[in-house]
Amino acid sequence: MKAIQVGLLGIGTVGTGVFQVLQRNQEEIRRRAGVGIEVRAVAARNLARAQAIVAASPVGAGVKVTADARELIRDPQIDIVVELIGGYDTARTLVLEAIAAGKHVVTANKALLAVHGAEIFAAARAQGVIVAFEAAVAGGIPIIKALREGLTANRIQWIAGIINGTTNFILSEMRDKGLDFDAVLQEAQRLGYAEADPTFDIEGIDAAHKATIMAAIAYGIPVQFDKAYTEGITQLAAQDIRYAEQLGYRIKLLGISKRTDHPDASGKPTGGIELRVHPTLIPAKRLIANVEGAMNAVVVNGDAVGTTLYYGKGAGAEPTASAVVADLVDIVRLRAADPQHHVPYLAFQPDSLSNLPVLPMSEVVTSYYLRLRVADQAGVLAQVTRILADADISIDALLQREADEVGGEGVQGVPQTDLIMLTHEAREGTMNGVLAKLQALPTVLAPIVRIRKEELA
Ligand SMILES: NC(=O)C1=CN([C@@H]2O[C@H](COP(=O)(O)OP(=O)(O)OC[C@H]3O[C@@H](n4cnc5c(N)ncnc54)[C@H](O)[C@@H]3O)[C@@H](O)[C@H]2O)C=CC1
Ligand SMILES: N[C@@H](CC=O)C(=O)O
Ligand code: NA
Repeated sequence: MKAIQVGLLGIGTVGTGVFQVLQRNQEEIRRRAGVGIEVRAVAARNLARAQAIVAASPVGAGVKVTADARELIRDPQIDIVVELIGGYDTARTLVLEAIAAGKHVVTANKALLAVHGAEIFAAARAQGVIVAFEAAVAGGIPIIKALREGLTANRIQWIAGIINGTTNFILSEMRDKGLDFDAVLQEAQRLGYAEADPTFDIEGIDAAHKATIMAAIAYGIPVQFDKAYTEGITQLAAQDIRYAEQLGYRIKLLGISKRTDHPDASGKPTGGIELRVHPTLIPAKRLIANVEGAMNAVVVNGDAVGTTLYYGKGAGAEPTASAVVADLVDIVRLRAADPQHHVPYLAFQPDSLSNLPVLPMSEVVTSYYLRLRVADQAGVLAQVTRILADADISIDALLQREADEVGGEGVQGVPQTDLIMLTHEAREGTMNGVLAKLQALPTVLAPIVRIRKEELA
């Protein structure tokens, strides 16, 4: 049977990995897919670099390298277009054009799907082609397959994941080697983990793209990145990582989504989905707390299966290529099937999506780590605990670190101490009000640090 012909849009980190894996494992892949899968053409911005990669391959001789992505989309011999250029706009245009040309599409581009997913999936359905995106979430970990197929019997309750390798790498290196933030970020860029714009990684945007896609699949809601709460790791202080450890917790950047039914401020049940990315304290004894370096891990809780954990490499050339090539094989196996029998993009049939709202952050219910730099004088602790008690927020654990441990006398020449607290659960809106009151106390000498905490039990 004639080999399936693939066109690669972009041959950077992931594109190069795809090219290498397809070439190295071609015989295994042919035996699994029932037919060979060959790269016919590559579209690149840097032609010389692309030609060098292609020329270095034993099967590179027949591969066309072009600067014109549309040449590849128009090529009637190409069955599947693989989009690996990244970004929102050009990628959207090219993917929609490829779909309109009747090509199946594989993409690793979570930004594209988190923002334009609804449009792209609708276009693909109308054309009867497949858009596959396993690489877009947690790279090589088959989490899309697990959520969409393996867990399909379950009502998913919550998902929590370390889904950005760059930030997990930064947090691990900073903690273990005491390295500086910028130096570790540069190393993550050198290793090919970081996005073209690394602020997407460190500000939590990349993790929010992935959490948005997983939430859509898990709860059968449309992809709605604009509703995700996003907070990165740039404000995280080494001191808080240390205090968290002393309390038995690790701090990880988590992408969290959760079905919830807590009452709002007026006592009415909220009935919605929490969707948020932020640094999070998690108990050090949890497996996910021990996921280090650029590794990813996703915990999924379903009502029937209980808690499940998926672990592996979420970034890098070949781990990501592993997912892209798996999607190619899936498409080859499914392409002859009636499109009605394809696995729905978001696991639920398109006419069965739910309108369960993504809740505003003020309605999220979680517990908290708070650090207050206060004047070291009698009565301060009582003032602080009274404000918390008035809002019905109870304290779960309390640490005090004396002035010599936090740098002696502060800028205002007042002896200072750090009060570190873990609270029980509270509404974020309530906590915001409490923090405003605490911050206004003359005895609170610096901006209060608030980090959310999850038990993940
Ligand atoms: N690097 C990683 O570990 C992972 C990346 N991804 C996603 O995979 C995609 C690709 O990422 P990387 O390979 O890391 O990026 P990259 O920046 O290494 O490669 C992108 C390549 O596309 C080329 N390009 C840009 N515009 C083009 C155009 N109009 N026509 C042809 N080529 C064009 C660039 O010159 C570059 O060589 C992104 O969507 C990224 O978010 C997903 C999972 C992991
Ligand atoms: N920049 C991303 C790459 C994979 O999606 C990361 O660091 O995880
Ligand atoms: Na994946």
